[in-house]
Amino acid sequence: MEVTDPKATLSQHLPHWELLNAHKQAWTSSLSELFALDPHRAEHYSLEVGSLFLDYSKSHLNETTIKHLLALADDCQLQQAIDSLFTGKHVNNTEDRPAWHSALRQQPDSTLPASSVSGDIAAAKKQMAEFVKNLHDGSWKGHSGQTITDVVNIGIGGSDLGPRMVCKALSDFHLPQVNVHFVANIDGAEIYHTLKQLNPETTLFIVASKSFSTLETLENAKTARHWIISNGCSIDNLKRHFVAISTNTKKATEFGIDADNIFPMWDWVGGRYSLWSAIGLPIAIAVGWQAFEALLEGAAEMDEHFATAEFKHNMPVILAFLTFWYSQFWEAKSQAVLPYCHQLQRFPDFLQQLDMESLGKSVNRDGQPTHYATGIAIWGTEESNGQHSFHQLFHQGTQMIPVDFITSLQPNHPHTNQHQQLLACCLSQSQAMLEGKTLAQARQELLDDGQSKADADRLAPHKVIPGNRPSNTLLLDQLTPRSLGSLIALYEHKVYVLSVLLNINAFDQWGVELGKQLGTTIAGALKSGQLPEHWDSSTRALAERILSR
Ligand SMILES: O=P(O)(O)OC[C@H]1O[C@](O)(CO)[C@@H](O)[C@@H]1O
Repeated sequence: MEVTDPKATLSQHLPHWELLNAHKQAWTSSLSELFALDPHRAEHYSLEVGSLFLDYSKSHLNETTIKHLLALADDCQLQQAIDSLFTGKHVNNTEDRPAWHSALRQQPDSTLPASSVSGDIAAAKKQMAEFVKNLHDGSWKGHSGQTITDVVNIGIGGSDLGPRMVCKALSDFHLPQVNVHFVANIDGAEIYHTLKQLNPETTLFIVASKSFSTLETLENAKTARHWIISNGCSIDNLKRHFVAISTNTKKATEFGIDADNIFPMWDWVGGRYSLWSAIGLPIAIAVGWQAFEALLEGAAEMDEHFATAEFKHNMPVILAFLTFWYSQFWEAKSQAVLPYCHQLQRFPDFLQQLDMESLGKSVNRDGQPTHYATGIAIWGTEESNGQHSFHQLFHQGTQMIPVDFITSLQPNHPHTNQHQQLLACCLSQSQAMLEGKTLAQARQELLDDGQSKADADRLAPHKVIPGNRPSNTLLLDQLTPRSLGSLIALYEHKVYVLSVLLNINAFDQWGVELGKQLGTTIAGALKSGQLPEHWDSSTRALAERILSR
């Protein structure tokens, strides 16, 4: 009797998967061989969109690979899925709503269909722009009549990572009027050290929470409120120091935020896709309204490209193809994203939520357990720091870790010599990953260094670098609000394409709920001192130790 496997396989979803699988099984060429075969390989496998240039030639692919990947895109009706995203269809099927972050940045001259939410967006932007103006011209005063000098964004996850990353990335564009700070962690140390440097009479808090029910944000907001009140502000005047961004106006007003001080959010914007909405308020405060608009324009440029370019020349699609190819067929379990750009130091953190919260799923869109790998780990740090830390694993470790190198051609600082060195570092790493070093080369190097033959033979194997490790290089003309907008949208869309190929919902995150539920129970137990009998012995023993301190 035939037994039906209740688990979803990728070949059910993607009939051409078997062809790609066979292609991989037959694959023999190293990256160096691919370059030797085609002197124009770099030209053939690179793309340009606005101020972003992608070189993906240092990857194990040829025209057949692309052909099979394009067939998979047809198998899963990728173009229809992209159209659904841009037209506000309920692509978030488990929560039955659109994921319409693209509408937030749609430009008047857009060729994409106008969204039905454009009126709400325009009203919210007007409210934001006015608030930013009042802060910048000093007309928004604290309770003692002083102008606001510091704004603290209290939020976590999508209500923190995006704005925090962008504010850091655009620090060369900051306006002098108001300093922006971020507090996310439930650990009181973060708010303690932030408030220590601030004056309660000149500080304003943004409580950023789509749900207005996130533990960390509410606890930090309570601490902030206590700090303001205990420094002489009356309850009536709290409105001079608190605004909120939320879909949950009821909870925000119950917390004590003045109704006029609540900026809207909508359920059709996912937290990790929300920096384009009022969640981006700290960005607009830091860099000004014009620069915030430029960020949106850059993202809109990538939206247009993603929605209209044929897949073979579509940057988000190509990036997704490569991650799919390496994670499904080359057993890559993680991907490193390495900004050779100090200002982009928070980009990997931002990307972790964007990618891993979206793709960390084990059931397909229909709720069937997936029989295949879905999201992989995303990690990285600002470079060149990582070169003196974890790059050893890229070069001589046993795992294949595809890398995205990101850098900008023009620096935003005057130290051009150092910038040249930074670019050299970036190129040298991808070249080392590609070429490696053979045993014969290693041995010769040792002999040239004056080692004896015996020592050269003994040491050479330790110096061998296998090479043949893939990487992409993304060049920005310069890190500006506009190019940053394009870069972020590029990765947002890459994640979406991956979710379509993998047949999973990129826009829910039920997995984080369990920890939140258990956290509430454990907090209650620690408060009451009553530990439930049914707890596992580890959690119980740890809780007992906490209680006995
Ligand atoms: O904006 P909120 O509702 O406080 O949520 C913060 C974050 O919490 C999460 O739900 C997961 O912890 C994220 O998806 C979200 O960005």
